[in-house]
Amino acid sequence: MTVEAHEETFTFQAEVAQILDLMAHSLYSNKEIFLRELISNASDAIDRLRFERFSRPELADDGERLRIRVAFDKDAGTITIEDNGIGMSRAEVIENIGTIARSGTAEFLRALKDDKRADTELIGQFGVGFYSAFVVADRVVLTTRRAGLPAEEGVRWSSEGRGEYTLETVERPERGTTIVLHLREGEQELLNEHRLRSIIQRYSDHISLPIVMPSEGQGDADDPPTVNKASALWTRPKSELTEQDYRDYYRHISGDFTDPIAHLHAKVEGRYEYTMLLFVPSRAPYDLYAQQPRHGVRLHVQRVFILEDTGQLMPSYLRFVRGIIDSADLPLNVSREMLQGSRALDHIRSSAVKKVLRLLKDLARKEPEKYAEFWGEFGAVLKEGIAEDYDNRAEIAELLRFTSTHSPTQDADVSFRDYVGRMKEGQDKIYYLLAPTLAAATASPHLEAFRKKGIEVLLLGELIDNWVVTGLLQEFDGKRLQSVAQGVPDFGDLEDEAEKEAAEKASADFAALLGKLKEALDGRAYDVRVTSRLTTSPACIVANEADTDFALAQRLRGSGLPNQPVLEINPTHPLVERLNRRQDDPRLADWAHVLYNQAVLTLGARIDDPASFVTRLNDLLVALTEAEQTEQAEQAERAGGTEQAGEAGQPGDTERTPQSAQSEQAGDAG
Ligand SMILES: Nc1ncnc2c1ncn2[C@@H]1O[C@H](COP(=O)(O)OP(=O)(O)OP(=O)(O)O)[C@@H](O)[C@H]1O
Repeated sequence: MTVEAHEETFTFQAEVAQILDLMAHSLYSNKEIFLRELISNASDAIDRLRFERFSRPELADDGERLRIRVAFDKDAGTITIEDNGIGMSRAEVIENIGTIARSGTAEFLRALKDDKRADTELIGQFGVGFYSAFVVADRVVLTTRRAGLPAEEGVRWSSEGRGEYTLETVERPERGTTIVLHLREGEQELLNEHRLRSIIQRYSDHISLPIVMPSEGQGDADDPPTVNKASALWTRPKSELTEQDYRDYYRHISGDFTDPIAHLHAKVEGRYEYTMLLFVPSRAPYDLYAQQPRHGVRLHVQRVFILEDTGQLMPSYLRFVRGIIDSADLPLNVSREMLQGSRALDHIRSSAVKKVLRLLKDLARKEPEKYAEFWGEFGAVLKEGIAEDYDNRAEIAELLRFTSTHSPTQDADVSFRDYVGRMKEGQDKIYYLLAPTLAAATASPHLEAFRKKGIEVLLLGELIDNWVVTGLLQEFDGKRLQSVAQGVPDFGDLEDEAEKEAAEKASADFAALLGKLKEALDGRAYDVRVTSRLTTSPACIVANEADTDFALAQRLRGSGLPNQPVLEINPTHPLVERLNRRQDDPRLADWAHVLYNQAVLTLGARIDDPASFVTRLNDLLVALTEAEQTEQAEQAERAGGTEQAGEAGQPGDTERTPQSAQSEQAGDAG
């Protein structure tokens, strides 16, 4: 029976057309990867058929050997890739191959733009593999029929890779998909048995299904020979596998063209039997922070692909791990729903997580440079584990890296373990500073006294760091984590008697000023107090002890301040000393606001009324200038001669520091 050809022409969506154009004109390196991509799709299609068979008896095994077939025809100038997998319906062809740009399309185009190499290597990562056919072909014809549909519902898709494609209903007795590539002028060298065989072996050896290829001129009369190894890589003994085998397999499942940074291959026997082959990539995928990032571990049952992970196999904080887990204990017809609460799966997942954490720990110990690379890509994601994975919190904490006041660069290279190992004698806390950015943390006045005393402080500049601190319940290895921007600084045994006495005396000496400043700030500051944490800055803001630092950092990203901001002033700073001497200064309120607002700014926070801050600051500067002019005039008058007046015209005497000179002049400004 023939079917009525029902041919329609469709236009590609703009982004798809753009990709096709790029494929045809710009991508030159490694052209042969088109075969890897099409074979990979064929292999996925057969996996999906096997999986659907469990739930759809009408698709039951008909005894036909599942395989991928590659053939070429020198005279016609074509290469054919065929599979007897799940196939596609008309609607699926429209959705998958053409009209609608798939989710990775836009990212692919962006990546190509960023990556000047315009590399075919990028194709696999973005789910646009099919289009790579147009790197070597100027016409592609795909004929397919979905398993379970009648023969007359076959579909033929055909395109020259320009703006449009045609779709036609055809009769196709066998299920599955056939793709015929009409090679471009100049690509004829691919029409060679030896060449195709070596491409398949190079890129697709690990495909667990047989890839068959008839010898030249032989057709399919005889059973065509299998070109690849055709056994699931993870079932083979480790001793037989080379690093290259693992790398190729990683590329196959991840689409990533860079080599993985580490992998683990383990066969576990005992109460449950399973094999895992897991990889840690060296580069973050484009969707690592997407709303629904891909999880990269596939579940197999007795070597049959069952499903892609949506969080059952790897927790979210390890979503960058790629690989497969093959269980011998789950039923072949297992569904996503059945996996929830499956004891076997719980066991496998927990063991896989522990193994990955151990792999990372070993990497950190044995290859710190590689670990630093890993940390740069995935550190922020791994930190999520502190909040997400209660059971493994201690192990994850060991893997974290931070920048600290002891770090020579801005690189995060300090672990909690390093920190604890070099704590000063008498130090019993791990000090940290949360700030909106690393730059804000590095320059923060809160660090001044710690720097002076040589006490290391961890600088936490990422949003997720709030969770790390609270998730660790303020403790690592029995040492309390203490924010340097909260409460009264407690240096414990690191403060000597003289310092303690000085602090007490300052509190008493400044008591009256503190009250006045607080009043002038009119409720803006929850409290005003004297501090010993500052050495060079006049003031800073900290969160009250009862407030949480977590809230502080969160708010820093919004409008800015903790709920209970405390203004702390440095009693040894010339400006503060002068204010204490001249508490009757009519501009005391201006000084209070300027001190407060500059402290707000150093937090990286916003000030409520920037215009009034600037006015107050300028008023003080003007007063200061006027006072300086008056002083110069008076000096000139006193000296009474041109010569002396000239000398007096040079401000500041040589023994005064610029800062003290400024403060004295400021003093006169009042
Ligand atoms: N041989 C095939 N049989 C059945 N469906 C196919 C076949 N080839 C492609 N498809 C369908 O077309 C879709 C698009 O394929 P394409 O290679 O562009 O991306 P992908 O395979 O989804 O992503 P990736 O390349 O990252 O695996 C596939 O997801 C699949 O649904």
